[in-house]
Amino acid sequence: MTTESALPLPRLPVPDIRAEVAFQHSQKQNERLQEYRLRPPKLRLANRSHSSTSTSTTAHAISFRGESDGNGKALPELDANALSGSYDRSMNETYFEQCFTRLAKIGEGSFGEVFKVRSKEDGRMYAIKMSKELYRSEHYRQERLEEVRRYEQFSGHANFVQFYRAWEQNDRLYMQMELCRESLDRYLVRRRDIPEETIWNILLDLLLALKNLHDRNLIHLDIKLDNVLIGDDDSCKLADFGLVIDVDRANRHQATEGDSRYMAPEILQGKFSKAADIFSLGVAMLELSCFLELPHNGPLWQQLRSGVLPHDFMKNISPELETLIRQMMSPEPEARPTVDEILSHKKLVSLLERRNRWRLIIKMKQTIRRSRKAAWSKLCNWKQMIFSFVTSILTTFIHREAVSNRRRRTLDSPMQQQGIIEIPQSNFYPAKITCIYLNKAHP
Ligand SMILES: Nc1ncnc2c1ncn2[C@@H]1O[C@H](COP(=O)(O)OP(=O)(O)OP(=O)(O)O)[C@@H](O)[C@H]1O
Ligand SMILES: [Mg+2]
Repeated sequence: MTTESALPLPRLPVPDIRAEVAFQHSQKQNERLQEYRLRPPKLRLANRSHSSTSTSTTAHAISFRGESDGNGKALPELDANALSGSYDRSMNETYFEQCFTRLAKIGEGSFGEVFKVRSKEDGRMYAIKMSKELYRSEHYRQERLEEVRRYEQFSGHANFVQFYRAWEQNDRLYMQMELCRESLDRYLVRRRDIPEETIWNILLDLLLALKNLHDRNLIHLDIKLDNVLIGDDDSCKLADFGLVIDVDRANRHQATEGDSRYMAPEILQGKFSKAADIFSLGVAMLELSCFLELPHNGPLWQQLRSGVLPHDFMKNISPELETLIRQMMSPEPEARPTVDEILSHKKLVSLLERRNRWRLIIKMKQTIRRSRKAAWSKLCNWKQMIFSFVTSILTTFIHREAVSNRRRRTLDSPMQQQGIIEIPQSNFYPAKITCIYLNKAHP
């Protein structure tokens, strides 16, 4: 739900207290295993200006790099030359279509569709997030561009998704990013029972990412398993900066609430703080540890925000992790630990120390894995090129053979009398090929 400074703060629907009391832990619904679950629609500002905005039909790059003021107001310089050299502006196809091969759709959220693509420029795989809706106002466009600013700001940190470039064309925003293996949500559905050691490691990754945000006075506001991606190096990366906002701006009623399943209770009163991210992270850890189907509203929703976490949920996790999750999910924001306090937990300190000790070896393993992937990708490109080359030579050869065989025969059929020759279908000619035979002997 989006608000503006002049408006009273709209509220989320009050959770439905008539819903069934039965807890749904331990069994996630089977539909979770199906393709993308429908996500709750984001509530949008009712009286937003609808003055249309129209970006060029030619693609142009978007970048905030090098911009000094960090207040998110100014729009970036649009650098028309920052896009790939293979882009031909005179063609009808978009930059996306010209420069990438779309391989599959790998995700969808409320704002964007994400595709797995191969770049025609370097042959490497990427993820491209394309905004679902056309820009309907300059305000909407600026909201989308804000995500580019954040991706650029945090790209390069091991626990954020690597960002390459963004551009807009035909009133849509495109973002080219590192291709991650899968989201944590999908990982949970696939694995179900995640070892506690892995959960601590995931928590550490997300705390390191969150520390980066919170140290800059920014809040994410949409922390959930869907927005955590697993990279090639097995580390967890925080993604989706669509709602990231400065704490002060958030409390001037400009923030947008995230998914209600992970939302801290005080958000309903319009209180946005770093502690809201801690609450959402606590819920995500609870979901991971208990394979719990999180409610969008209802009695369980209320209970999870009242400080009473049913013991049933926690029976398979260690008291250490249970205590930490309870603290992170305290109803009062002031009672929740900060990122730094959680990072000083002895379990996390020892994990971090262990990581630092093994850093060199982990780096080497990553480099080997990356170069192996790059080599394989190059090999695939070569294989594809050789295959296309051989096929085209064979096709030309067989075509010429067929034509010269026909030439040698007497022209006796009525079609041949007219100079038209039919080449029979063969394994090499999947479609019937009819070619005009220019018979010099025949006028
Ligand atoms: N770089 C990536 N690599 C692999 N998958 C990705 C990548 N980026 C996004 N995805 C997939 O696409 C989904 C949607 O992406 P994202 O969360 O950025 O979109 P959104 O429209 O902003 O979502 P939301 O509804 O959370 O606001 C993610 O949950 C994830 O599964
Ligand atoms: Mg998302």
